[in-house]
Amino acid sequence: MTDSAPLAVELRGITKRFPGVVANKDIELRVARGEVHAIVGENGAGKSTLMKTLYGMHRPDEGQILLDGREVVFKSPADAIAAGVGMVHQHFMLADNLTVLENVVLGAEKAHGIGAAARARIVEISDSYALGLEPDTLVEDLGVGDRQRVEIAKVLYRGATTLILDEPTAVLVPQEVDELFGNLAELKREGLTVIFISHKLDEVRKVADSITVIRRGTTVGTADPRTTTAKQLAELMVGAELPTPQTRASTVRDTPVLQLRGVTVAGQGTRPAVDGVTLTVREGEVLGIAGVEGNGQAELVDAIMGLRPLAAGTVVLGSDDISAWTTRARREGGIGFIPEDRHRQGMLLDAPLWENRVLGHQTEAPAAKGLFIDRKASIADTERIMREYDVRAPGPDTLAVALSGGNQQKLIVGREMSAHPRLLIAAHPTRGVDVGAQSVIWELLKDARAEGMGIVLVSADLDELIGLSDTLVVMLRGAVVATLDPGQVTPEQLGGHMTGAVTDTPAGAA
Ligand SMILES: Nc1ncnc2c1ncn2[C@@H]1O[C@H](COP(=O)(O)OP(=O)(O)OP(=O)(O)O)[C@@H](O)[C@H]1O
Repeated sequence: MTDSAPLAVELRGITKRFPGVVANKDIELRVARGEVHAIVGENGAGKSTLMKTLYGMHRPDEGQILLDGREVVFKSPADAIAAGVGMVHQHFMLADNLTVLENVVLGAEKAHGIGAAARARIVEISDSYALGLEPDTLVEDLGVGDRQRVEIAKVLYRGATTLILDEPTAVLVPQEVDELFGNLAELKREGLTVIFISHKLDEVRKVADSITVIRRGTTVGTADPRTTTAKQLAELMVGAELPTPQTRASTVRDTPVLQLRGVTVAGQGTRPAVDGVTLTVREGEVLGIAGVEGNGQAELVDAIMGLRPLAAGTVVLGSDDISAWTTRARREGGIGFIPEDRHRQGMLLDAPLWENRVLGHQTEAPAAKGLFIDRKASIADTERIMREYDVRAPGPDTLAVALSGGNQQKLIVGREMSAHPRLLIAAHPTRGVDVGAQSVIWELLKDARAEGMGIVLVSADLDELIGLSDTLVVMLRGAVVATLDPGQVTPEQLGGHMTGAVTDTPAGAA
């Protein structure tokens, strides 16, 4: 980075306050044109807030934003887009029933209309950045990696020269991560600037040209990915060592906690979403379920929790056939649930943390007091969870909406583990949490397993799946297509099974 060339993006002294929280304080960020710049920091450090400020979703209370050396003031994302700043959100915002072309053009018809010129521009974008997009493909027929490329194309179509990506690899399998990094290299080669948020420090080191570390709302420094180890980065972020999920001593007992027999769940079309799944989880066993998003894992979890009807098959908890039980009866029967979509299933965003603490657990300690909720005990226990799980928030009365994503997740994990279920359904338990909190959650899952809890772990983090599971199954198009020994399989092999590239079960499979 030379002093003479103006920086693509420079943030000077950015401060952003929310009621009771200073989310960003005096942030300094310097991003050179044509570089890939990573932003790392623990949960609640202020990364999303900073990116939302740069994208015009928040107005900073103090500080300046400079693009190419000139100060800008954004009143809305439209202003940011007009100035060449685009954002690819972690949750895609595409319409499934429309084509790639329609999705890209939607809302930007002014640029090149909706006809031949628009098509030509999309083809040109796809070719020059090697995105491999077909304008007429329906988005519903695309995999996760391609959908992400459509989102990137959307932003480029709107003229972005600086792209912000929010945890872009969280939903990708290793092969797709490599493809995305290839795309980023193309963007860079063409002189575009990429800023991305990530919790995966190995990836950050692999793909970033420079790194800014944020801690508790402020910049603590920049790091050179070529000379900084993942461990040093983690220490800059949280002052802790990088954890590993490795667990090998088996604690699996003979008693089954959960048995699925031929579980089938209807899908949207003719093909079932879950297709005759038969599985057993024993006490002290972690059963890992791998799969590319959208291959029936979510529906299988819903079926176990009674959130979706069975088209065929049975669900047995211990020795009870619970196929017809309500979700509440299943929870009271000893199933803990860490849902994938915490905003839809696990949390009331407009309620205080202590109410979220007792959500779904109203009939047990510490909440239950006759017919009423014991508010005092609930608040005290919320404080305990906040301490033990390092939930960073002003207090138990804080509304859940004011917490960063990772801190919301820690509260849910704390709540579910506190009920000591005999079976835990954990869907992406560490998604969005930083390395420090991740190691805490891994340790807690391992302890619970050692004490005999059966755990169904659905995760897109292959290291987590391989490291924590006693048995690994792969789901593809609703069916279990492979059963693997986590001690033998590499993330690459697992990724191959997940995409259907590998169909034979390798030697050493369970
Ligand atoms: N709309 C809001 N209202 C109140 N507080 C907020 C709001 N948005 C964020 N915060 C607070 O600002 C701080 C920074 O949150 P932010 O989401 O930027 O963190 P983050 O680094 O992106 O975290 P994560 O890795 O968990 O996503 C947190 O303390 C959070 O609770």
